[in-house]
Parts: sequence; C-alpha cells; structure tokens
Amino acid sequence: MNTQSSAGPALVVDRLTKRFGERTAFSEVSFAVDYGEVFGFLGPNGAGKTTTVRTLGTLIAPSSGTASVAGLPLNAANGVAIRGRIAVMPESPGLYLRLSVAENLTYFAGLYDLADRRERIARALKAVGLEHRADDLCRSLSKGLKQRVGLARALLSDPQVLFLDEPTSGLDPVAAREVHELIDGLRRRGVTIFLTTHRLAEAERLCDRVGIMNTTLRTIGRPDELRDRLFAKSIEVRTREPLADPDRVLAGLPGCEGWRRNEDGAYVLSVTDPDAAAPAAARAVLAAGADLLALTPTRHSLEDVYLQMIDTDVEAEQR
Ligand SMILES: Nc1ncnc2c1ncn2[C@@H]1O[C@H](COP(=O)(O)OP(=O)(O)OP(=O)(O)O)[C@@H](O)[C@H]1O
Repeated sequence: MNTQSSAGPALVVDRLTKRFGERTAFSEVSFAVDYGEVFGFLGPNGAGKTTTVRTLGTLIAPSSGTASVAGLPLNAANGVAIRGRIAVMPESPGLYLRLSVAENLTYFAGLYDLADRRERIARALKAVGLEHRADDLCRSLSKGLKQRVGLARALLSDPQVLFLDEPTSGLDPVAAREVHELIDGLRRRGVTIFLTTHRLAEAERLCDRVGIMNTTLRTIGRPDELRDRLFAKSIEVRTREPLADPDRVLAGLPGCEGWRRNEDGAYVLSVTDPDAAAPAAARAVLAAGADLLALTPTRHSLEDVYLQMIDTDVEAEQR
C-alpha cells in the first residue's frame, strides 16, 4: 500500500474558505493531518464537511486560503497530480449496477489509467473481503456490500490519503461494523484516512483525532483530550443510604474540589486526580459506617463533547 511519499503532513489546511455566492460553506478552516492518521471530521448537517472534502479532493476550488494535499499545493495546476495521490469515496459509491463487481473495478481502473490492473483489482477485492463476490452483479448486492465495492474502488489507486464521506450512512449496525473493521484494517496498514461522519461512536472508536465543524472549525484534538478540555473530572459515589454528614466525609478529600448529589441520589465529586481521590473516597465512606455500592469515574463520551460544542453554537446564535 502506498502510504507515504512526501515529507511533511498528509494534509495541511490554512485558513481555507469556500463560499457559494452569498452562502459560506466553510470559513477560515486550519488544521493538519499526519500520514498514517485517521482523522474524523464531525459536524451537523450543512456544517461544510462534504464541501471541505470536495475542495481538498480538487473537485471544487476554494474561495480563499491555502492547502497542501499529499505533499502538493492545492491549485488548479496540481489537480491531476493530487488526484493521482488520493481517493475520495463519496456517500453513495456510484457503481454501475448492471455490471459485476470485477467489471466495475476494471472499468474504474481503466478510467484512472492504472497499470497492473489485474493485480490491483485482486488486492482491492482482498482488502475488502470480496474476492468471492467478484462475479456478482452489483445490483444484487446489499447496501453494505455495495459500500465495500466503493471502498475497493477507492483503494485501486493505492491512495496516500483516503477521503471517506459518511461511509456508514444508511447501513444497519452489522454492515456498519463491517465497514469499521475494514477501516481499522486500513489504519493498521498505515493508510491516512479523512473520515466525515455523523456517528460519534464511530469517530471515537476509529479516529486518532477529530475536528468538530460548524462552518468554522470549532475544536480539534484527540477524543480524550477534548473530553479533558471541556469537562471537569468527576467520580460518582453510590451508597446504600444517604450519608449522615456528607460534607464531613467528602469535603477535604485529597484531590477533591467539591461534591454535589445528583438526581439519582449518588454523590458526584469534582476531582483533579481521580486515581488519588477514588481510594480516599472509598476509605472515607466506609469509615463513616456507610455501605458503599459503587464508585465509578464519570466518563464523558465524544457525543457529550460534540453536543457541548454544538450547544455553545446555538447559544451564541441566540445572543
Ligand atoms: N454547490 C453548492 N451551491 C450552493 N451551496 C452549496 C453547494 N454545496 C454546498 N452548499 C452549501 O454549503 C453548506 C455546507 O454544505 P455541506 O454539504 O458541505 O455540509 P455537510 O456538513 O456535508 O452537511 P451534511 O452532513 O448534511 O452532508 C450548506 O449550507 C450547503 O447548502
């Protein structure tokens, strides 16, 4: 697999903006993606994700800003060379339904003017586990299998950077999981992947870093980094009966900045260091003669991060 050729990051985007007349699809977006990274691009409908992919994929020109894609500056003169180094899998795979899987791949390998077509097609079919379906008509395939053929098509050219636009959109959980496993496999082989998705659990599971878009790039980082940045750490302490004097038991524990009781009656401790606070909290609760039922760190999901970012946008709009 052709995973890397040029030095520097796989993608560098600097204050990139795309307007359609009066409408701004995305504005002043800056980020970089390293080779071998799986980068998730998240955001609500109309946030500018697909337009960003189309711009970086050289299908449309930006209005302003600069970018380099697979080591080449993004401009009209480099369009063909960039397209030779990347592949874009759009939301709908765009296959000829009356042709077989192999015929589709042969057609696209010809269209891309690729050498060693037979070997490439065999490799791509193997990468997506469709060796045994090569002669099946695409019309007869399930949506999940069609998506896999689309992925095989995208892999034909051994791209340095693979753009996947909503690869699991409309798939049932089993088919979506199969696509996840394929993406995981590509990632293990070092393919750089730019993944736009609405499925936050998918991004959390597959992506090294994510960017959350809403016309502008709202935040970027590793999922765990974003959680730490946006949310205070806390642990939840559940006792059989309410503590007689919770303040005496919980306030002043090492690494504990305060506590509150949640709607379920559990004590939620805001802590700087859960590893120090949790054993101290357990000892204190037991020393107070209470039955400790559970003590768990509160874990925020990427979905919490996402909703927090998008909610902030809604609040800003209302101001
Ligand atoms: N060719 C176009 N002409 C005019 N406006 C466009 C065009 N393409 C996209 N837009 C607008 O740009 C904005 C961003 O659209 P885009 O499709 O990139 O969002 P998205 O984040 O991919 O949304 P979704 O998650 O719904 O696919 C939207 O307001 C859309 O209407």
